[in-house]
Amino acid sequence: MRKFREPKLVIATHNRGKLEEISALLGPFGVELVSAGELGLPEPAETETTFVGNARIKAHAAAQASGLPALADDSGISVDALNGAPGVYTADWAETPQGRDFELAMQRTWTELERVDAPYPRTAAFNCTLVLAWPDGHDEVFVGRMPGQVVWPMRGTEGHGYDPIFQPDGYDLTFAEMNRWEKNRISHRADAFRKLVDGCFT
Ligand SMILES: O=c1nc[nH]c2c1ncn2[C@H]1C[C@H](O)[C@@H](COP(=O)(O)OP(=O)(O)OP(=O)(O)O)O1
Ligand SMILES: [Mg+2]
Repeated sequence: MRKFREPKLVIATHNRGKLEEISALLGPFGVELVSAGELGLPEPAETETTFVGNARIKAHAAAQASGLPALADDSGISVDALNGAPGVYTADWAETPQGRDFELAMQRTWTELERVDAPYPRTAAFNCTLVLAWPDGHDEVFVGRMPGQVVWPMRGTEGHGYDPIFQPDGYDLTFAEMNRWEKNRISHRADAFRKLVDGCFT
């Protein structure tokens, strides 16, 4: 596995919630982070049907455009009773002509669970796939996961995306009811970052 030795890393995301979590997770490693947004990089179309496929698109696009190593995160929630939906399409479920609306996306998730009369607990998992890509085309892939259940109504105001309806296994709180340190200790993203740090930063 290739080690990360460069002083600067592009975070290839346009999602502010993810960027805050990633900045905290990589804080201890003394690498200067710059986001795709700050560099004015375009948001590439996520045309693949897998998390790793879309993470590769985002990481390689940013590495090529910037000439710097780049880290992308493709993530989503997979609900068992919905055969893994929304999964890779988690962000798409929030799309409206006015921009992303995650209340609508969470409402849809619950409505579809009601429609199939899903048994309780309504199990699900958050997935996070990280791709670290270098400008020469090399990449490394790390996968993280947090199992839990979808709950209703929404609870909590922290975090981002679907956090108000996801209660991780072993907790009575949703991700949106946890403080950011607690979420960053146990989340799918934290799980993937532990593997990234073990593989490339130590
Ligand atoms: O910890 C999380 N807590 C709640 N929701 C989350 C989380 N992690 C991902 N999610 C949801 C929302 C996000 O919109 C979608 C991923 O879609 P995904 O394409 O990977 O990210 P994105 O389009 O928001 O930003 P970008 O592609 O620029 O990194 O899954
Ligand atoms: Mg995206």
